[in-house]
Amino acid sequence: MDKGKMDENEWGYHGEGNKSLVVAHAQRCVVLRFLKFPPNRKKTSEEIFQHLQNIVDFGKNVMREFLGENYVHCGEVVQLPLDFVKQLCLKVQSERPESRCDKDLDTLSGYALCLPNLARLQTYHFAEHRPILCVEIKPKCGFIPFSSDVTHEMKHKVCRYCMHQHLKVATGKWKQISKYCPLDLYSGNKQRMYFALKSLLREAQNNLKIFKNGELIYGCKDARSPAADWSELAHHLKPFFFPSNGLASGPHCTRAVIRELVRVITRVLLSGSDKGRAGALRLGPRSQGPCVCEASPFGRSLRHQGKSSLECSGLPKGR
Ligand SMILES: O=P(O)(O)O[C@@H]1[C@@H](OP(=O)(O)O)[C@H](OP(=O)(O)O)[C@H](O)[C@H](OP(=O)(O)O)[C@H]1OP(=O)(O)O
Ligand SMILES: Nc1ncnc2c1ncn2[C@@H]1O[C@H](COP(=O)(O)OP(=O)(O)OP(=O)(O)O)[C@@H](O)[C@H]1O
Repeated sequence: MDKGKMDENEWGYHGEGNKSLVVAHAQRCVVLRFLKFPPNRKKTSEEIFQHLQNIVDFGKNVMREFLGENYVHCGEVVQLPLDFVKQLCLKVQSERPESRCDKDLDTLSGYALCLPNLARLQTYHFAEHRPILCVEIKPKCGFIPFSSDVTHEMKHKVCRYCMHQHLKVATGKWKQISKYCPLDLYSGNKQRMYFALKSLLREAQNNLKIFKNGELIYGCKDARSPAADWSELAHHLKPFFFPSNGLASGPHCTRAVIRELVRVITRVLLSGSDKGRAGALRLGPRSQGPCVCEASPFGRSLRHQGKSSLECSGLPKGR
């Protein structure tokens, strides 16, 4: 990247969380990740540089150790012209969800993280002519603590995500409680994973986004955004799953596409093809806490369907 010739018109808003805002280059597969702060929070340029450098070092020294280097992109800290950052900040402001505007992008230090754009990452050469699909899942914490230091009885039965759902709906962060539970997604059991992914698709909140060629085609910016639409998603995905069935449409087709999508994601999450540490971790020692969250509606849904037990997943019991 030629930092001397930065043009804000070549960059567009990509997304943001609680701590950073990300812009993507229109042509090249790179993003810039800027830190954001509440107004009046004064940070020196040196502090900002150090904060970003810590993120890079954490990726290199901790995340890579756990997940293997093929799965962690640490990025690098770059220094950008202040004029470019200020113009960019003005340019993206109108695209930011209202609920995120309590913090401002740092336009004073000129530092940002430069990373590959994972929503457009080309991993297989043979697929060059095909659209690139990216599924982003923020799965959240997938265990229930067993430590006796946790004294509230409920915290030994219900996971943090499911408890927070009630808080989030009560405070208006989201409109509806999600049926997703991280323990179901991490269970390794196909039925539970299928239920978790379908629930994520029903109520994406900030836990699921789907991109096609770097463009967000499914997701939710905040409680004020319109509900994400399955038929629109199915329209985007149909050519992937049913390339020769050009004419079929309607609710039946939508359901078939969504089913296929959930199947593919489940298969990818369960695939043992990675030889890195991620695979090794999966076979690591069993966690000691409960492996089912009492708030997950999965059990109830099985009973509703008249089934009393899970089909065998082929994985060790309790995982
Ligand atoms: O506390 P949680 O579980 O609600 O997680 C926060 C996230 O909220 P979520 O529940 O995913 O909507 C929250 O997510 P959002 O930015 O709101 O999408 C942040 O990830 C926050 O981390 P940090 O304070 O920015 O480092 C997260 O806070 P920490 O868990 O890192 O303290
Ligand atoms: N390297 C990347 N490639 C493509 N998209 C990215 C990349 N990094 C971040 N994003 C997008 O930008 C969004 C915000 O980034 P991120 O989640 O890192 O923000 P954050 O504020 O640091 O997180 P948190 O919400 O946990 O505080 C992500 O949800 C993702 O869609």
